[in-house]
Amino acid sequence: MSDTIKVAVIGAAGRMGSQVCRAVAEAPDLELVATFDQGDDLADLGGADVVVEFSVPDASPANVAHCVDRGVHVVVGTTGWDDRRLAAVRDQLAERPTVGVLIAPNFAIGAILMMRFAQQAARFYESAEVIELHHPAKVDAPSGTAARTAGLIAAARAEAGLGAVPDATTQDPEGTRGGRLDGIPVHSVRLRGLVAHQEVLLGGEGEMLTLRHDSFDRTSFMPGVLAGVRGVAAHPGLTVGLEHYLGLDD
Ligand SMILES: NC(=O)C1=CN([C@@H]2O[C@H](COP(=O)(O)OP(=O)(O)OC[C@H]3O[C@@H](n4cnc5c(N)ncnc54)[C@H](O)[C@@H]3O)[C@@H](O)[C@H]2O)C=CC1
Ligand SMILES: O=C(O)C1=N[C@H](C(=O)O)C[C@H](O)C1
Repeated sequence: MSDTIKVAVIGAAGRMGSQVCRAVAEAPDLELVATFDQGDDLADLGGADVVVEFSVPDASPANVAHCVDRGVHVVVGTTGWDDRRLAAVRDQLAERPTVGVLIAPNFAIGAILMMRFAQQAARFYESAEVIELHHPAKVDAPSGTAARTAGLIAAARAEAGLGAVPDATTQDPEGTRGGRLDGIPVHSVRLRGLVAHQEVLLGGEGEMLTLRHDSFDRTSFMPGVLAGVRGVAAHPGLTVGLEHYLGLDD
């Protein structure tokens, strides 16, 4: 790879993709060489060294597979990556050991820290619930960030020997108690005026700790995306979560 990193963007016409195109074009060490959206032939990816992928959950795995197949590193922000989909990427990367794929549920530094703080605090509290709040054009619920947060909290609780969260509810015909991810109640709000927000509520005897993060603008994700683009070649294999590029490993 030369000093300038050649970048292509998939999902370039979307809210995130268009913002990424601007951020890449403005970065002196990056060159935007190609943009793709639904229906475009990805072909040789415009000769990119790194592809940034922000599309839709149903399309993202095939787009990523196309990049890996051609030996191109990928930075993925699209949600919907369950264990089965992640395993398929790992299998494909076993045949391409020099290629890096970063899949990050959230690129905003504050959201990454919120998830880490929730993971650290979870073992001290009997109760835990996650409330994610987003713009009404979001197609998936719960958010990828909420799913990851719930998974981290659940793992920390299990390690600490905590049982199920206390909840006496026996009647909830309308599902107003929200969904449960790994046993953690998760509530999704869709509201005009919002961008991306999350609260983690941790409750104990006589106290509550609230962790809250707000993305007021999609520019909040750009430093993280660019850090991913600059770092992905040095992290071969599959990495889930930008924290592993930021010295925030366990
Ligand atoms: N990791 C993070 O920090 C963030 C992740 N996201 C996630 O990124 C994804 C995109 O979000 P938005 O930009 O708000 O959505 P959007 O709906 O504005 O953009 C998605 C774009 O993907 C395109 N697309 C659909 N199918 C495609 C295909 N097969 N190939 C290429 N492009 C295709 C659409 O035409 C559209 O332009 C969502 O999964 C969202 O949850 C959003 C914000 C931050
Ligand atoms: O769709 C969005 O907007 C966002 N999606 C990601 C998610 O589902 O967690 C990240 C952020 O919350 C914005």
